Amino acid sequence: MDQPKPYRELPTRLSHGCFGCGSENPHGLRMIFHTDEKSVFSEIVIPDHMVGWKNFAHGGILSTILDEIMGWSAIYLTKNLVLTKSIAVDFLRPVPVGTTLRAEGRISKVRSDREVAMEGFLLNSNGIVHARGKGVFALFKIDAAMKFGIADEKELRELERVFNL
Ligand SMILES: CCCCC/C=C\C/C=C\C/C=C\C/C=C\CCCC(=O)SCCNC(=O)CCNC(=O)[C@H](O)C(C)(C)COP(=O)(O)OP(=O)(O)OC[C@H]1O[C@@H](n2cnc3c(N)ncnc32)[C@H](O)[C@@H]1OP(=O)(O)O
Repeated sequence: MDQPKPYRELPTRLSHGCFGCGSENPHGLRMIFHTDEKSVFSEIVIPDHMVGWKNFAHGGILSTILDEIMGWSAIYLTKNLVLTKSIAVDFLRPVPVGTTLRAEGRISKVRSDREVAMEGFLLNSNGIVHARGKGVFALFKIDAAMKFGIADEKELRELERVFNL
């Protein structure tokens, strides 16, 4: 008999144009996320058109992936909406385009009810870390997010519902 999977997909397939995770952005990364409740992770193949010069992925794309995985990890694990305040990335090994990678994000430290420090990793299929990131994310309750006007009320209510924010 099949064992139940010890992880589940995050309900992030909402229709929007985010470069990192939007299903409506044909030029984006279209990342899909899973969680084991302690971390959030995503399998991704960087397409050829996101190459740096040739063969290897552009560092800006790697930074985007780390921002995205840390951002969704922060949303899911802290139950807040987020804006990235800062990120720092260490590029440890070149990342070939067209290979399967795993991005992982987790909480480093909840600094207050308005700020969390996160860390993110980009690994190859053998578990070798090719890039790692640290990020600080501002945390927003729904009402505060509404005031900032980044998403409309309908979208924010949808996020509130699917993520139990
Ligand atoms: C805003 C809510 C976010 C809504 C997001 C909605 C949908 C998104 C859903 C999902 C996101 C998807 C994926 C996540 C994955 C990937 C991450 C990618 C994310 C990004 O790619 S994101 C783009 C890059 N990143 C930015 O674009 C940030 C630009 N940077 C700023 O926008 C500011 O730097 C800020 C706001 C961080 C700090 O601003 P600051 O330093 O000026 O703050 P300060 O303390 O001076 O406060 C001034 C007034 O803001 C209020 N305030 C401040 N912080 C608050 C908090 N946490 N909660 C409630 N209220 C807050 C105070 O109460 C005061 O209000 P008042 O004036 O009324 O007193």
